[in-house]
Order: sequence, then structure tokens, then C-alpha cells
Amino acid sequence: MTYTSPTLEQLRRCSVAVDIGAARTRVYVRNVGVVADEPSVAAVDIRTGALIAVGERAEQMAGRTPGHIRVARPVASGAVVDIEMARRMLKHVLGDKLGKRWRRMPVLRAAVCMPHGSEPIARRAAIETLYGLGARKVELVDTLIAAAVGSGLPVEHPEATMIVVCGAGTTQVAVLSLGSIVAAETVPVGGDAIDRAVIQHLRNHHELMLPTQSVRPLHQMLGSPGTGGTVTTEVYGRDVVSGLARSVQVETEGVRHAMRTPLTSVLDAITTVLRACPPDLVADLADRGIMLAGGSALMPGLDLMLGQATGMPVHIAPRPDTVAVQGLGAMIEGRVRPLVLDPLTA
Ligand SMILES: Nc1ncnc2c1ncn2[C@@H]1O[C@H](COP(=O)(O)OP(=O)(O)OP(=O)(O)O)[C@@H](O)[C@H]1O
Repeated sequence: MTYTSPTLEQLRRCSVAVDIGAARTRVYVRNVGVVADEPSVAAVDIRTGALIAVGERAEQMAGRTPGHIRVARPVASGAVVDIEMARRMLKHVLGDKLGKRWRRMPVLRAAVCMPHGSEPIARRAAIETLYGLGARKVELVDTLIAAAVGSGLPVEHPEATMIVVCGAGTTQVAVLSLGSIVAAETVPVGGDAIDRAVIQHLRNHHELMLPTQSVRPLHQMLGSPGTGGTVTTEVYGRDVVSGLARSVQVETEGVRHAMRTPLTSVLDAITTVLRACPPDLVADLADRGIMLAGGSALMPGLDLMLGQATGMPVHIAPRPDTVAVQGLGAMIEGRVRPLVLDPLTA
């Protein structure tokens, strides 16, 4: 099944723009802005099937629930895997945020961004989720285009721009020119894979189980330059065998190496995309560099590491975590000028 991108005219008829990510769901209402930016999580009472909490509150419950409460994540690797749960989650998130305004607001047309190269089944699941909210028409837009627009890249110009969208479960890389994708790659690696690599490293080398909230401070080590000597940091966690709390001195270099391992596939994707581009476009990119977006762009040192590995300047998009929904919002509000490529008259 092939699908064609909607025109800007079709997008201007949408009242909401939605980005349903593995980590967070964002909703933009036309002429209002981003009204919801919440974790893609729902907590359900499995005895009654009732929703207990959604978004931030449900996220806080993860790992702390009694047996009858299940914390569900209806989105994985950029695709809705549980349509009914995603629909209920979205409905409650919007109900909580907009109250009566939401009940009065018909979502007849919605724009949704989809990871580049999504399977037809993933596109269908996104459409069904929005149909469940009352939408009659759902327009799907490539996340890479939405993110490039949201990052302020001059996508419609005849010059190359490169965008890397590093989310929770996936990283998407593209070179764009004249409003279209020239070459793109998606890899199933994002911030979550980096976090898992850190957790696994501490488990394997220090027999320490790291609480999830302790992973983020260790991200600092990704961009720290190697000094040649041995630099260590004290890390607290739980002993794998005894279950007791303890601390260990962890070598920075070991953690940095563990974090860089999953990022190898992101670097491979960048190389593949560059190889697929005509030389003139690659020359543009050498000056312009890479625009880094997605929530993982906030990881300290990721820009530095990608810059060192590619030899290209790397810029972090303003508010990199919401660029895709902001870009989609700009499209539904008609703030993106259409590229007119009329045939020249003789
Ligand atoms: N300040 C931060 N420092 C480090 N990592 C961060 C920070 N903020 C967010 N992240 C990471 O960004 C990721 C979430 O990014 P984003 O919100 O773009 O994901 P998503 O769009 O829901 O995911 P996907 O695109 O994979 O469906 C998570 O892995 C999270 O840990």
C-alpha cells in the first residue's frame, strides 16, 4: 500500500495536530498551541478495566503499583500497539487539559505525524486511534518533515538540510531539499536504548541495579572528553544479589563506552543517508551541519559526540522535544508557505 503526503491545503483543514510517541504524546490545537505534552502511559485497574490515571500521574505509578493495577504503554517504537488504550489515554489527557472546551470541540480532521518508513499497519493504527476520538479524516505527515519545519529549517529552499530526530525508541535521519526528503533512514535506537546500555553496564560490571531516576545524571559522561587517566564517579543503586542499597565507584570511560555502543547505528544511519545524496547537497551540509531534534537531543554531550564522529557542525533545535508537533501545528495553521514549482513559460 502506498500513501501520498497530504497537501498543505488539506492540512489547513485540520483542527488538531498529534504526535503519539513511545515516550510522550503531544497535541497541538489550531490557533491555541500545544495543549498537552504527557507521557504515553495509562494505569488501568485490571479487575474492572477502569482507567486510574493517564500521563504524568500514571508514569509516576510505574513500578510502584499493587497487583491489580497495570501500567500500560500503548505506543512502542513510534507505533500505536494498543489502539483502544491509546484512544482512552488521549481522550483523558485532552479531557484533563481542556475540560469542557474539549467536549465542545469537534475533531473532524486531525493531522498526525508518523515515523519515516512506518509500516502500513502502524499507519492504520494511528488512523484508527484518531477515528476513535471522533475524527472523520486523518492526515499522516512524515515526522521528519514536521520536525524540520518545527526546527525552522528552510525545507522548501533548493539547498540541503539534514535533520536527526532522536526520540525514545527510534532515531530518524534525513536530508531534505525543495520541500521533500532526498534520503532518509530510521533505526530502532533512541534514548531508551542508551539508558538500557547504562543499566546493563552497571549490572554486568558492578552487580548494581540502577534506579531509573539515577540514569539521567550519568548522561553527562557521554560528552565528557577522555583525559587519558582514570576518572571515577560514585553511583548509588541496589546490590543485584543481596538487594541492599550500596554505592560503587564507576569508571567514566566504561559508562561512556556503553552509551556510545547503541549510538553506532545512529552514526551508520547518518553515513548511509549522506552516501545516498548527490555530492552538491553533501557540500551544502558540510557548512550548514546537522539539526538535532527529539527529546534525546537534550542528552548532554550527544551533539558533541555526533559532531566529533561526523566532522560536521551539530545544532540543537529550540525545544527539540516538541519540534514535530510544533511543525505540524505550523502546517495546520497555514504558517508554512507552499513551494510552487510551476513549469516555466517559453
Ligand atoms: N533532559 C533530558 N536529558 C536526557 N534525555 C532526555 C531528556 N529529556 C528527554 N530525554 C529522552 O528523550 C526521549 C524521549 O524523546 P521524545 O519525547 O522525542 O520521544 P518520543 O517522540 O515519545 O519517542 P519516539 O520518537 O521514539 O516515538 C527519552 O528517551 C528521554 O529519556
